[in-house]
Amino acid sequence: MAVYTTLTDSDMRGLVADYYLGELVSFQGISGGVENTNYFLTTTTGKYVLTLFEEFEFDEVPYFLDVVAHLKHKGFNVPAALIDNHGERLRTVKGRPAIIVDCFAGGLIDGTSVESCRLMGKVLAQLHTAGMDFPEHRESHRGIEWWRNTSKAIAPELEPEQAHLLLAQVAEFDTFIADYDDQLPKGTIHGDLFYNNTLFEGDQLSAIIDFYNACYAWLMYDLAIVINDWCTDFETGELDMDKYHAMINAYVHEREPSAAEIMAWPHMLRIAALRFWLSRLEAWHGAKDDPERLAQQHDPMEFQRILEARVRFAPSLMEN
Ligand SMILES: Nc1ncnc2c1ncn2[C@@H]1O[C@H](COP(=O)(O)OP(=O)(O)O)[C@@H](O)[C@H]1O
Ligand SMILES: N[C@@H](CCOP(=O)(O)O)C(=O)O
Repeated sequence: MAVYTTLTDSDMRGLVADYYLGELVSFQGISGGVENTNYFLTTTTGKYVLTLFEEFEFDEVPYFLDVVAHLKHKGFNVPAALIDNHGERLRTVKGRPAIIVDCFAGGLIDGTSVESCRLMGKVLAQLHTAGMDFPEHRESHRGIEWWRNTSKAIAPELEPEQAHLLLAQVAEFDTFIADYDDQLPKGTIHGDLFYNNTLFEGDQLSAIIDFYNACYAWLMYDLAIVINDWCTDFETGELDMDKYHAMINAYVHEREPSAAEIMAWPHMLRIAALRFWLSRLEAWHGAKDDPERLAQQHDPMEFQRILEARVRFAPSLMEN
């Protein structure tokens, strides 16, 4: 389970006493998620989530808190950091940067449906539009340099045909950048809007969480990330075309893509698949000597299958 930093009862009581949250009643580590340590906290005033950032140092975190604050200001239900009784939203807990946010109603969905994909397509376009005037522009920490370096480091660990696929796709990506980079609209993107980063109450989206891959990047890349997770049959890697059409149609109804975005779309689907195949491979190899940590990791093969499927067939954006 993904609790990398353990807090005792007395640690937690001391922390809660520093917020206007009443008395601590109980707390519980959250097993979902692989990147950060998360705890549910119940206090006499309600339910909250404590996040300890395991991948970022203190100075890197304010950007993400600012993205969320901006989107909250625009009316989205997103987890803004609560202010402690020293006036701070970010603090250090057990050596890690940490925040407390409201715990949202609703729960994780078991899987997606045509209707949830339609809804997500619409909301994603609205998120992109709302992020256009966010003034801070941070490059992704899993962007171009990361995947060039990581693919080189990981390739020798793979089977020859996997290494070939990985390096060939990175090379294709380098050519793509040279041809398209300047032409594609960028904005503030979520960067990891998998369906396990949304909460639903019935068929209503109640919140979007986990903005810690947010960055300034191609908007279509974000849509491709979402499509690859929400609209894929994970056994085969193939797209579910009913979900795909529902999401794409809802997105383009809200935000019309440019000609360059339409041309670049098949590449986006492959680049988005490559990015998560590579991050899962990196996490997998980083954890391979620690069985407990290895068991928590997401399966890289899922995204290898998705990438292979998008190499075989990547549908166009507008022929719906
Ligand atoms: N604000 C919140 N409200 C309700 N549940 C939350 C909230 N934040 C996190 N969670 C729960 O914790 C899980 C892990 O959180 P997540 O941010 O995805 O972790 P990680 O940063 O490790 O990816 C989520 O899947 C969700 O069940
Ligand atoms: N969504 C990514 C990595 C982060 O996963 P999370 O469960 O911690 O949100 C993946 O599935 O590889």
